[in-house]
Amino acid sequence: MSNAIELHGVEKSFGITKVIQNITLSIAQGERHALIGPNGAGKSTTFNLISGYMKPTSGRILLRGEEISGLRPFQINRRGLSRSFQVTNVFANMTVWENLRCAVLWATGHRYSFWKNVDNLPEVRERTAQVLEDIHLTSRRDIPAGLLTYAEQRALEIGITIAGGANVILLDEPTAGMSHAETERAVALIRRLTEGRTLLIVEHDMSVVFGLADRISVLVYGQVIASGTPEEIRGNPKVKEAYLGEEAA
Ligand SMILES: Nc1ncnc2c1ncn2[C@@H]1O[C@H](COP(=O)(O)OP(=O)(O)OP(=O)(O)O)[C@@H](O)[C@H]1O
Repeated sequence: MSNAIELHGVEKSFGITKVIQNITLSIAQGERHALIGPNGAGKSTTFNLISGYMKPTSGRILLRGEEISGLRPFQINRRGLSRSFQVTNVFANMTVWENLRCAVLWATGHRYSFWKNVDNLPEVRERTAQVLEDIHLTSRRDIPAGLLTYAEQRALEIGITIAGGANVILLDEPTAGMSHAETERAVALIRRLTEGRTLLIVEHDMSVVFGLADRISVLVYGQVIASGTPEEIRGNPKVKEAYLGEEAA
């Protein structure tokens, strides 16, 4: 079975600054993989490269064995990869239901038929209701997304990300700005919703990373300095020196 994601010698430069330097990385299907590292290490850039929002300067990116480097985001999405963004990205004036339905419509190829009464499409209605239930927002379905609590908005965003049934999910700092209790609930939600899928997550909260990830890669100055199980990463002297310090000891 091919890996879910593979990066081979990927580099990205902005002008003369090389922010991603020769990254080679494999993420197995069904794995929950965390990408960690200090601010400015290149984590979001790596997400942008994998999801097609940026093109690599050199190197190859494969999604389940097929080369995707240079494809546009919607083409990569069509091949089964969906991502969330660091900044909350929901439509504030649309209801929770409409936000999810929009994501389902897009994923089911109905995006050019907005003149139809989309609520009459049973597969769209059922899938939207299912995702709504999965993210525990059924009781909030008819309120504008902008009126949800911050944690609920992030849950909605995860719902939008998984709505199309993608197999490979990228989440960029999904618990940023949450309280401890909200973070715990978000981790449980992410664990449940990514069951049987591949997850790549960028996250600064080490309790989230070590509680969720099967494997972790550490990015420093645009280079992967270590990749391994949580135990291996925790015990890696290079990682401790460059990033985790005594936090993980
Ligand atoms: N479009 C761009 N043009 C020029 N430089 C950029 C661009 N995007 C990112 N960079 C630079 O690339 C480097 C890596 O940024 P990136 O946002 O990927 O880091 P990060 O690890 O996600 O950081 P954080 O944890 O703070 O989100 C930084 O030095 C940043 O300033």
